[in-house]
Amino acid sequence: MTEVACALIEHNGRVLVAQRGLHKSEGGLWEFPGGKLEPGESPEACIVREIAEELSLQISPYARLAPAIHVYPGKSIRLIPLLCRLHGGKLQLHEHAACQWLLPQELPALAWCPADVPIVEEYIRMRHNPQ
Ligand SMILES: Nc1nc2c([nH]c(=O)n2[C@H]2C[C@H](O)[C@@H](COP(=O)(O)OP(=O)(O)OP(=O)(O)O)O2)c(=O)[nH]1
Repeated sequence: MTEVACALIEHNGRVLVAQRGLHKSEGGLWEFPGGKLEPGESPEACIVREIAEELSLQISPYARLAPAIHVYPGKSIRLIPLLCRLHGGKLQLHEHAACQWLLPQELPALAWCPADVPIVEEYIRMRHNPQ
């Protein structure tokens, strides 16, 4: 099982979503940006590294949502979502085809990577029923 961390980066009530590069696996589908954990790496360390590499943003993860396990043809992933605060940087796309800042209620309209669907649902529930 491949462990993947993904970031739900919030800013001004919106969350950052990114479109996978067209020639990658799940190309053209939308995701929460992130990537695979390196051996011995925590999800928190992984997501800080990946978001700096892919988007030139500085973030700090502060909570985890429920991981989603998904079986793709030929591979299984465990996708670990992390709620993150944005600290700085100037957004640049080094790997993605596009990105946008969306309100929670705008998320369901996107063509998501299948593994993300339960995460989107949990996030919308959480933001509609804040603690
Ligand atoms: N970063 C990220 N990856 C996701 C999400 N949802 C989802 O199914 N994935 C999948 C796509 C990839 O198979 C894997 C993450 O791989 P990656 O982005 O680090 O690297 P990659 O495209 O080079 O991986 P590969 O599948 O081509 O081997 O997890 C998501 O929300 N964020």
